[in-house]
Amino acid sequence: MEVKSDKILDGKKVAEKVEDNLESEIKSLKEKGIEPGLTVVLVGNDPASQVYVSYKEKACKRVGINSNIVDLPQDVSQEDLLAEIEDLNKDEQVDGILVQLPLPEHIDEEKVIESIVPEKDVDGFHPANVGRLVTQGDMDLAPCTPKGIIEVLNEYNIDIEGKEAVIVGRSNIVGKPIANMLLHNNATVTICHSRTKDLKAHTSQADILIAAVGREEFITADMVKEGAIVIDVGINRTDDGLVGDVEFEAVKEKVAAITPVPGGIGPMTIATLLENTITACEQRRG
Ligand SMILES: Nc1nc(=O)c2c([nH]1)NC[C@@H]1CN(c3ccc(C(=O)N[C@@H](CCC(=O)O)C(=O)O)cc3)C=[N+]21
Repeated sequence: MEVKSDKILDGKKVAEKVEDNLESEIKSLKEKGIEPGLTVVLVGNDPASQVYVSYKEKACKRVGINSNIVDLPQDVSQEDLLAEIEDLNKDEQVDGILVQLPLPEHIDEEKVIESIVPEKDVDGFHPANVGRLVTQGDMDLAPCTPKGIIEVLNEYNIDIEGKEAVIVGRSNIVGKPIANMLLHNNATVTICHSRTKDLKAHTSQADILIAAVGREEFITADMVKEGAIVIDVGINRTDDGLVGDVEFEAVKEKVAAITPVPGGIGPMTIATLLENTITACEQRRG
């Protein structure tokens, strides 16, 4: 049986709506003579990173954000990278600074993240922004991928309050921040990870299941509760193309709704980056 189209949570469509909604805000900034700007710092030439950065650049063009890419060689010193960020911190025209991750081994990622002034931290990775998310539920400069998940749930009127939310993965980029966002929205939250005993015992209880492990088709149908909401954050490149962390075809038969890969949370990550850039611009000089 063909899946009902509304079972598929169309992140691409929601992302387009987010972009449309930014239009008026960007217009009123421009009327005040303010040109919002995002600078992406790209170290080395990892092909996947280059692809993501090109998506970010195109999205900025679509909505009228000035985008700049600072390309640094793979062997750039930490000192030179920090000096570059310091220049961007001081640059009046730069509203958002995003350092594309992962960084080369010889660079201390935490130190780089902490060197960005929190006001321009459009990734929401700086401890000051992480802290505001955890203590206050502040979503202004919150990490893009989890913020995109919440926006998709809201767009489809999916209730979070009182639900059993289970997250598989505990990264700083997705697992930990989405746990805090769901908690702030009154879900009961469980975070599972590589040392979790009996993963299936947890995932099969989930009303909302977030898969953010980075392993292709790791979540199988037997691990998922009938009627659950499944959010697939995985972006795994295989010989068969892009696949998520969820065994999509089998799982979609069982659940109430699911995000596809591609076309799910990926595009939302870009859309919320644009939102964060406009928020940073408005808060600093709007
Ligand atoms: N500082 C930093 N911030 C990030 O936000 C960040 C990062 N580093 N490093 C890498 C990850 C990954 N990421 C994605 C962005 C867009 C898609 C995306 O648009 N995906 C589309 C298309 C995928 C494709 O065709 O390649 C989709 O899922 O439909 C995916 C993944 C941002 N990241």
